[in-house]
Amino acid sequence: MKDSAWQELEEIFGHSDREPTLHDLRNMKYLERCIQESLRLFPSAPAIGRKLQEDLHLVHPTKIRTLISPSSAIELNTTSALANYATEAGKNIIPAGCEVLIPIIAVHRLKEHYPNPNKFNPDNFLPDRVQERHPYVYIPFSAGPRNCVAQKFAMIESKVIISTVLRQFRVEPITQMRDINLTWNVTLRSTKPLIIKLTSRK
Ligand code: HEM
Repeated sequence: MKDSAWQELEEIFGHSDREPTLHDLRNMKYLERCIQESLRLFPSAPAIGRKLQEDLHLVHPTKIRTLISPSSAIELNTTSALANYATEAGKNIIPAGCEVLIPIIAVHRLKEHYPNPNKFNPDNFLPDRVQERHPYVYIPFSAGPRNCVAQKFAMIESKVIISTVLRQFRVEPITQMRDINLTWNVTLRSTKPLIIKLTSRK
């Protein structure tokens, strides 16, 4: 089992500086887990919205209630009724017409699904771990009929770019994860520049 993306790339490419083939990209399994884990902790779209076409019956109302923060409910003014609906005993239905915010970033950090949820751990995406989780507990590309049309392309693109950089440079963080302040509008970003140090491998 690889525990470093560099080690994996060395095995795939040796000393060659050829361009990656599709076969190489498929073999970048550890790098893929790192990208998946990065998108778990820092999903590019940290929340998405939907307008309900029909009543939504909450299967696990208690859990869902904790995810719908009061501030999110107030921001979407049509949903001021939503928190009441979810909290009132016996009413586990969000009515058709409500706009609902799906807080992807909060779902990705639920401790019942990800032990030590704020820690970067690519092993969260080992095949066995993925198998035992509900598929909707990891939704960086959303899910269902309006999910991201380019999720496979995005993964390939990320692997090509990151592997190209890693093969030429050793990358070290200067900004530490604990010092990152997040903000979001549509997409997630850091309030300050994220500094890394690149050292040529040649
Ligand atoms: C890591 C990279 C990416 C992430 C995390 C991502 C994430 C998402 C998410 C969460 C949605 C659903 C938005 C919603 O439901 O409101 C979405 C939709 C979409 N994405 Fe991506 N995306 C990525 C890269 C890309 C790229 C590279 C393209 C195009 C080349 C793309 C094209 C689209 C399109 C066209 C939709 C709308 C699909 C629809 O509404 O039917 N995405 N993406």
